[in-house]
Amino acid sequence: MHDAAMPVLALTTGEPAGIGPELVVMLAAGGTLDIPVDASGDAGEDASVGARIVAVGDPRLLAERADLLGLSLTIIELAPGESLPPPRRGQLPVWPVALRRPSRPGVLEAANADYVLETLDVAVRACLAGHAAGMVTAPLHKGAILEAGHAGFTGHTEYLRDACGVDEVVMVLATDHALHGDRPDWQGSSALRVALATTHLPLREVSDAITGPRLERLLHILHADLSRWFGVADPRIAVCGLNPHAGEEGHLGHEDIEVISPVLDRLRATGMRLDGPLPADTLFTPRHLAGVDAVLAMYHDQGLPVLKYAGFGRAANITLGLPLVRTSVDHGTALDLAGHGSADPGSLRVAVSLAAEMAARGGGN
Ligand SMILES: NC(=O)c1ccc[n+]([C@@H]2O[C@H](COP(=O)([O-])OP(=O)(O)OC[C@H]3O[C@@H](n4cnc5c(N)ncnc54)[C@H](O)[C@@H]3O)[C@@H](O)[C@H]2O)c1
Ligand SMILES: N[C@H](C(=O)O)[C@H](O)COP(=O)(O)O
Repeated sequence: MHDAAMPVLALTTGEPAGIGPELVVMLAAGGTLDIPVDASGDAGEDASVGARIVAVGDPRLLAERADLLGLSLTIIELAPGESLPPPRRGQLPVWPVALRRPSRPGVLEAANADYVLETLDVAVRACLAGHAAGMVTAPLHKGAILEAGHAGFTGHTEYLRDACGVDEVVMVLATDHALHGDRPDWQGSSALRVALATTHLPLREVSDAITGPRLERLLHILHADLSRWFGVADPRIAVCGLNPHAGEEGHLGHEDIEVISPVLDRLRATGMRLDGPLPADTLFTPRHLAGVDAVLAMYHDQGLPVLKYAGFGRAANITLGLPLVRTSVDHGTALDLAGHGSADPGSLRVAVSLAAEMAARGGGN
């Protein structure tokens, strides 16, 4: 693809004390990524992730982390809207946001919560103004943002929902579609996609949060956006029950019969292809996943352990329902690894590639 035709992606660098900044500089420097480079050092078509990347963060922080890892990196500071140089290995365009306090790897600093949120605001504004075709987010630390006084903060997903002024979004994690190519029993060669009916909620609040109207809205978003961003025509979605064995005919909980089933019946009558509610323990087996384009799990740790077992480090997180493309990594800030250069950049690469594909499909700039 010609450079100018590649979508611009704003890459927020996440919690400064975590592994986000170093993964971004690794990606830019090509340090540990298995990407072929041509003799000139230019990122050729095969070598690139199919996008022009602009980091959003503190240029000095990124330079420091590159130095720490012994990576050679030239940082080019630009303002959103300014034209980008052609992508070149070892160069990183940056839309600058200033750290509030110096940051050390592995050490959280509450004052930098506002820095992290500002990087998201800059990326959202750039996407909505057409300066970027999408945003990719390195991990932030939810606890650090809450500790800093941003009560109610639960993650990028909900923050971006509010920043974009939409009522409902759907968190989906998807494995890289190349991952299962050698496992024909998985789902052909397609990705495993797991959407969540509830996200960052204490377990005791989950049942009350799963209401018929909400499930219906989530399924409409999932259905429409699988087609819009992933090119899946007439998607088939498998829906997990909430309770063990999908409630065992009401003996192990009533939500499956009283809340989930009626929604699925109603939507099936409109033509949607929906399986379930199915017992979640056996849904994630090859027979039930065959031909399924996405699974809707009822809560975070019903769906994500399966996804992360199948593809941790080779998967990405996507927010559906936004007026922009947003992907993220499948892992957190890994404070234990920060500054060591040993963190796996695989998921960031998948997140960037997926955002580029989505932007190309969804007609972003
Ligand atoms: N996209 C995001 O912003 C995102 C995603 C998940 C978690 N988080 C946040 O991150 C913080 C820490 O969460 P956690 O400890 O539950 O999960 P974590 O993913 O940070 O760490 C869990 C384990 O995985 C390892 N790990 C994580 N990323 C790795 C990588 N790239 N390469 C190698 N090993 C890796 C860590 O060393 C640790 O052992 C929390 O605040 C959480 O909310 C953010
Ligand atoms: N639930 C996600 C995961 O486990 O990977 C993660 O916490 C990220 O959430 P946000 O994208 O909403 O920050």
